[in-house]
Amino acid sequence: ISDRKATVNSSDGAQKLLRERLCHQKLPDQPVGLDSQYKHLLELLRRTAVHGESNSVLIVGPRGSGKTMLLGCVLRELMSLREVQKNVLLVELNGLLQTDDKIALKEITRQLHLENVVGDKVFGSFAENLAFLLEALKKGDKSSSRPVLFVLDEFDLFAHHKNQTLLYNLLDVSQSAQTPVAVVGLTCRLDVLELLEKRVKSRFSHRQIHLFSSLSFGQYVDVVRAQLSLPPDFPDPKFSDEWNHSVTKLCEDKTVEEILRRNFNGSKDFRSLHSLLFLAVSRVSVSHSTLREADLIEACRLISADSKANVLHGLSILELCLIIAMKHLNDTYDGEPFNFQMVHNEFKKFIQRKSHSIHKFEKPVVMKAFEHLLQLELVRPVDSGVCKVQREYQLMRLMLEHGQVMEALQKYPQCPTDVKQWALSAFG
Ligand SMILES: Nc1ncnc2c1ncn2[C@@H]1O[C@H](COP(=O)(O)OP(=O)(O)OP(=O)(O)O)[C@@H](O)[C@H]1O
Repeated sequence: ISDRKATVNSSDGAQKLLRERLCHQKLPDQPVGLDSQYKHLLELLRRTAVHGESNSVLIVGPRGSGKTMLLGCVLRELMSLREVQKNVLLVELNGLLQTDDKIALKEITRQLHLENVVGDKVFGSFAENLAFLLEALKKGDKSSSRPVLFVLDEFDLFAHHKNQTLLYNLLDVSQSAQTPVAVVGLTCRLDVLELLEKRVKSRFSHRQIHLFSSLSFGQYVDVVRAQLSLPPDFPDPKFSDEWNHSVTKLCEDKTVEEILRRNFNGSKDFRSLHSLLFLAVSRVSVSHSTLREADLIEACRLISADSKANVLHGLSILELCLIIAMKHLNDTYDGEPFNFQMVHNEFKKFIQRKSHSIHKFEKPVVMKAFEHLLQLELVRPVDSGVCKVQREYQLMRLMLEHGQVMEALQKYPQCPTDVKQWALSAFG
């Protein structure tokens, strides 16, 4: 019994550890495949932090490509230097949070702990205010001012602020030799420079670090293995050995390879890989304490589930019939838009000619069902109600593919046979 208890504890521990790892709570020991970018960024920021040189740089890459992670790893190494730790100040802003420059300035003041120094002072301009803040940092030892690293996440959103005042002023400071500052922008927009006003653009250093994954499939599988393996300091070495052995075997499995390859071909980014592995790890339980092929298959199924098809499973039979009627209209009129009246006619034809299981519904009831489909956005008006046409005659489109409807029908619980046959018949 005590053996079993130990296994349960270890299995719980392993699951907790891996789930935390996959939930982005920890920086990786080393970014994978980003060595040159890492060195480049570290060198740039080191020059600001240690030698007091100002600079600006943009980190550009798609969502989940590791921009935040790269900066985090670089800052971790930088801050481990003692002279930097005591000296450098970090200000982190995010375009989603600081939606205008006034809010951003308040946040800068807060992060620099200068609220008391600013007090009730009124400033003539943004530049004056920022200059005051940077000047305040010099107090004490005027000869050397403390370097400030400004991190602007979602950098492109700051370009929408009025007159781009914040960007202008930060980049202006980063160009002049007053205070050592580094401005680091993170963005997923490749065309971000096009968004900058001329006077702002000219103050930017034009240094860009691009993160495009050059990972091969072999490296991708290595990452999976590393992500799923337990560390050497795991409290139960016997369990950890077994687990790691099973992970290695799992990665060699043909079906698993196929799933990983599909994921890899879809997107190489780590975030989607992490969600896949997270779902798989969550399925480990007392009854099977190692990761199995079936867990990954199920995780893959969950991740690639078609949300619209899932909505279809929850429809009433009347609503489903309307969807089939629309599918027939689409087939007959080659995808041209239709209106409610046409759908209703198609449905009536079915009831009169072929149906034994569906009884007649009053028109307002059918209309109600149709409106529900509209609410679910399975049907959308062609023009979003600009001209005032009666709802019955408004042109609509079905937002589902032929295949999605047919697949949903197969899985619909207790779907009457005549409805299925109607869906399968070629001409309604
Ligand atoms: N090269 C890599 N090596 C190790 N882990 C990585 C790598 N790339 C991405 N990751 C991991 O993928 C996850 C997503 O990365 P991150 O949050 O840094 O992306 P991002 O580019 O900042 O995304 P967003 O544009 O949404 O802010 C993180 O958990 C990160 O640790």
